[in-house]
Amino acid sequence: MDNLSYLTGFNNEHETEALPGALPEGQFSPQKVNYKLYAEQFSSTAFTAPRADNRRSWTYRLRPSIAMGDFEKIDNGLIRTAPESDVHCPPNVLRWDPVPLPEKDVDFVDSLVTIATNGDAKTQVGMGIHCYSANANMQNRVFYSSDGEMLIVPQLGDMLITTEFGRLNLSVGEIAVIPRGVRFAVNPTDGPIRGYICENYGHPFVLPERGPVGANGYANQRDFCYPKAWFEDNETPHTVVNKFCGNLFEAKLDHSPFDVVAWVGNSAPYKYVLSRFNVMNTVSFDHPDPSIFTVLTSPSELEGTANVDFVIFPPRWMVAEKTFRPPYYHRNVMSEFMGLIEGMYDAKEHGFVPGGMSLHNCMTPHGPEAEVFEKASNAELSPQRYENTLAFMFESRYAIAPTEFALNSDIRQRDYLACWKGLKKNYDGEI
Ligand SMILES: O=C(O)Cc1cc(O)ccc1O
Ligand SMILES: [Fe+2]
Repeated sequence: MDNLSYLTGFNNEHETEALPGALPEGQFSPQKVNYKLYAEQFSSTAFTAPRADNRRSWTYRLRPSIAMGDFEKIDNGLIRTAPESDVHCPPNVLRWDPVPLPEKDVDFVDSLVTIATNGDAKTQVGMGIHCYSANANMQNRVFYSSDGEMLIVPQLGDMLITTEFGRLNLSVGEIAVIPRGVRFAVNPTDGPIRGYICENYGHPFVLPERGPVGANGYANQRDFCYPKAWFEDNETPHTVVNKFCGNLFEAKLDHSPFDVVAWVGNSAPYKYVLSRFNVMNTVSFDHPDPSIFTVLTSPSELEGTANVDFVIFPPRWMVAEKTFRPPYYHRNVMSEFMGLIEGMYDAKEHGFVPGGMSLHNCMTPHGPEAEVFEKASNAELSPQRYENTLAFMFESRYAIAPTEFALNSDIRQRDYLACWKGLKKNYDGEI
């Protein structure tokens, strides 16, 4: 149960103050701010971005963010950023076991390992796909990415995400999005944590259009939760770790950066409970494309062709008549990276396990494993509820390159292709 309360509404102009009267009335930047706070604007889109796209917030804080030391380069660990020139991008189907849980104390930042990247962070195109697997607090360390917005998809454990804008609890079955540049700390609250991150270098995530579906359905705006302002007046030394143009840098602060007493605006971290997704599907026949399960999309400049779509495969009724119900065999111009949050995925009954991952790149053939084909081709087609299942996909218009770690690590399943080996020719010349 989440013991924090939130502001609700995707992309609303939210306002929140931790002290009464901290938020200026009727203007953003008064000569003097109440409580002797500093006003600082935080812009996630260009000042001149069209009004409907524009994202910015005003923060009122104990000190401006520049009250800090210089950045110094630190080791990147296993974090990688596109474009990666040292590995080739193979068209093979690829699959991985979960990243193991740490044996000694490891915090969220130190645990980050990049599995794949695409596009180019410097031109704000594409994404990085990372896993985290941590068991320790970040202590007085905070992190931010200048390279992208961080979509966090937990697969194991509960965590508290403390951000400049306030705090979010996050559990399995929920997601959080931290805008590019927002400083945050992730601390496990009940045992180890593991999950996936899409570091979206491109346009911030938005809700997909609903088209003829109408004014309701899919992810509804009201279910997106933003933090209430929360601050600490803490003068112990802190370290800020910044991922910038693919490298990690750290800077010292002599205070906590979580010193925002009030904020107003539409750019802030948010969370969403995936079970709130109002699932649409066929009530007649055939298997619709998985775009019907899009929770969030980062558009590219080519209409309908995403920089990255975040798609889920949630529990749902399956009622299609005279239909091969699992995902169809296909080749897709878009590249598909999948993860499994819990349970089993209907195209793969073996080998794709919670915490695991698969990659089916641009035009790489894929579809149900041989056993699933046999079963589904002969199944009785009564209404069936898919329970205990929650897979997701990061789908992108740009080919997704696995990192050297992902290609050479022991967690790679080198025999993935074998799950299709049993697909035999059934054709016998008869109808
Ligand atoms: O490949 C996959 O498993 C993802 C997927 C699911 C689906 O229902 C239809 C197409 C598709 O790419
Ligand atoms: Fe697919």
